[in-house]
Amino acid sequence: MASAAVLDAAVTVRRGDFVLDLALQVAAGEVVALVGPNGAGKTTTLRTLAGLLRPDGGEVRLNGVVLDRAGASVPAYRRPVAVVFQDYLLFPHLSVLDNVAFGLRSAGVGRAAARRAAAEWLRRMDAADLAQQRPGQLSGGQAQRVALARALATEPDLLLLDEPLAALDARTRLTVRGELRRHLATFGGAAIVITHDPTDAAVLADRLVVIEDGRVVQQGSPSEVARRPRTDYVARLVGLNLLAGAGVGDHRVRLGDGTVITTAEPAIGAVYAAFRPSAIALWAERPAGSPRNVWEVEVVGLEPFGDSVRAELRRRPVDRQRAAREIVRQQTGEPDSGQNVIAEITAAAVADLDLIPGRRVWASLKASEIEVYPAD
Ligand SMILES: Nc1ncnc2c1ncn2[C@@H]1O[C@H](COP(=O)(O)OP(=O)(O)OP(=O)(O)O)[C@@H](O)[C@H]1O
Repeated sequence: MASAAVLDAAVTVRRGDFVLDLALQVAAGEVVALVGPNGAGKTTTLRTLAGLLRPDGGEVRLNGVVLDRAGASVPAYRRPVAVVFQDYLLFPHLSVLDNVAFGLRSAGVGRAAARRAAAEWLRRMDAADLAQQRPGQLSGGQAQRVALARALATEPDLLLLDEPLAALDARTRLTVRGELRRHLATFGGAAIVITHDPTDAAVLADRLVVIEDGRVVQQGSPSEVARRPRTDYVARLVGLNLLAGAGVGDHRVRLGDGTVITTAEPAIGAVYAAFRPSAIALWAERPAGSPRNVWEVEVVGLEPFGDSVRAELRRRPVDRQRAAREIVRQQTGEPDSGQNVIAEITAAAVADLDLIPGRRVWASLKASEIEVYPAD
C-alpha cells in the first residue's frame, strides 16, 4: 500500500519556447506511468528529476530533502535517484558484474563490497549467470535486467525508467514486462516509468499521469483513465471515441455541432461521451426500429486493424450555421474539428457497404454503449 509522498515536485522548466509546468507527487512503493504525445515534456521531466536539467522555478523534494530550489540544486551524482535509460547505456568494455558494481563504486562503496552487492542484485534479477559477460553479448531482455539491477543496486529513493521496454521485440517485451512488474512491486521507493504504450502503462503502473504540452491533463488509475478519457490524445491512446457536449436534460447531450445524442445515464452540464469503435454499426439505409443514435456520416479513411477495419467517419452536422462553417472548413482545408469518430467493422461489412473514402452511410450507436461523465 502506498504511503506519504516520497517525491514532491512542482517545477517550471523552459526549453526554448517550450514550458514544462508540472506538479507531481509519487508515494513510497507507488509506480507512476508518465505518458504523453511526442514533445509533451516527458524527457524534460525525467532529466529534471534526475538532476540533469536545472528547473527555472519551483521545487523538487525527495523524502523531504530539497533537491532543487531557486539557485540551489543537488547535482545528479549526489541524488538518491537512479535512471534506466531507453537503450540501457551499459558500459561495453565492462563485464555485467562491473557494470552493476559501477553505481555503487561511484557512491563510494569499496571494490569488494560493491562486487558482492552487484552479484547479489544480479541473483535477485535472475541474471547471476550473466555476470562475466559483456553487454554486447546480451539479448535486449537480458540487458534490461542488468540495467535494472545496476539502478536498484544503489537503493535509490526514486527510480526513473525511460521507455524501459521500447528496445525489445514484441515477444520479449511480453515476458520482460511481466518481470519488470514483479521487480517494481518489490521496490520500496517511488518509481516513474515513461512510456508511449498503453499496455505497458496499464500493466506496470498504479497511476497514470498524462502530460500534454508541458502540463498534466489527466491522472488516475489505469482503469479510470481507460474508461473516462478527457482529451483526444488519451482517447486515442486507450482506443475510445470521445465527444464533448452539454447535457440538455432527459438523457440527452448536445454536441458542439448541434447533434443531439441519447445516453443511458443522465447527463448534466458540460460532459464527455466516450464509446468503443466496435459499438458503432454502419448501414446503407437509415436504420429504423430500436431506440439508438443514428447519424449520417461520410467515410474519411479506412485502415486495417487486426482482423477488422477501422473507418474514420465525419458526422454531418445538423446545425445549419455550423454546417455552413463545416463547408467553409472543408473548402479551406482547416484541421478537423476533432469530432470525427472511428468505427471498427468487419472486412465483410466494408465489402457489403462498398465503403470507400467519400461514401455516405448511416451509423448507429446504442445509448447503453456510451459512457457519459462530467467534463469539469
Ligand atoms: N535542448 C533543447 N532546447 C530547446 N528545446 C528543447 C530542447 N530539448 C527539448 N526541447 C523541447 O522541449 C519540448 C519537450 O521535449 P521532451 O523531449 O521533454 O518531450 P517528450 O515528451 O519526452 O517527447 P518524446 O516522446 O518525443 O520523447 C519539445 O517541444 C522540445 O522541442
